[in-house]
Amino acid sequence: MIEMHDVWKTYADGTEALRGISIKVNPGDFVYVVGPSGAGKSTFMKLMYREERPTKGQIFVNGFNLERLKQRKIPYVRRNIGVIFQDYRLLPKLTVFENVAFAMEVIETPKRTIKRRVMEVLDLVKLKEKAGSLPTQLSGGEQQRVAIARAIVNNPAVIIADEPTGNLDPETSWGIMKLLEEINLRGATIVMATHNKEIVNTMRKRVIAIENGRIARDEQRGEYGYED
Ligand SMILES: Nc1ncnc2c1ncn2[C@@H]1O[C@H](COP(=O)(O)OP(=O)(O)OP(=O)(O)O)[C@@H](O)[C@H]1O
Repeated sequence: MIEMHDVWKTYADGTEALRGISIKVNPGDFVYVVGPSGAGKSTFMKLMYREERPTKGQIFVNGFNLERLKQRKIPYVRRNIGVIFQDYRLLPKLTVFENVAFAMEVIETPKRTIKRRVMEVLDLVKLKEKAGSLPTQLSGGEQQRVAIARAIVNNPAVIIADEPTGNLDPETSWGIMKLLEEINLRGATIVMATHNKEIVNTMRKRVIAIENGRIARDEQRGEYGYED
């Protein structure tokens, strides 16, 4: 569950990125966040995983009020949110296995559990045979699948994906979408910012459009609605 109540974000230089956002995303929802460049989509996403803090307003994720969070609860909240970026952000010197295992090591999961679970998610993203490869030895689509494996390995209730197909060709992008759909069907809530018109118009999920820092549309089975 994600809720925002009248959330505002003004950056240090005075840019008003968000101007009064209120939304509710229910468990198991799949939501596309669309809007023109600079509209505030990434800022909206960053607030949900606490990369940025709001200037005003309240944000609840998985029942936690992010603004009232005790320092020691932050790792617990982060563990329950998987984040996927346009540029993958894998650790270049670690193998595929190690990149995914890392997310479990930081929360001190026993070694044997890590091995079993990492191979399980690598199987899900169809990369078991690449477990020993380095990120540079993989294609863009494969790297994004590793990033997805890393995002889901701790079984988070919420997945935040900021333009996950932004660097990928159409066919590879569809592979990534199928995977995210499968993860959603297994119960995860997914919020995905995208400029991919074809994907949004084909999948027909909830669409939240942000323009000028405000919610311009919020439709079930919505459309992309822009020409780019
Ligand atoms: N750290 C920052 N400091 C100052 N201004 C920022 C910062 N990050 C973003 N902005 C500004 O806030 C506004 C919203 O940016 P944001 O990245 O959220 O937009 P976006 O909708 O994700 O854009 P895009 O589709 O191009 O990725 C823009 O005017 C941007 O220049």
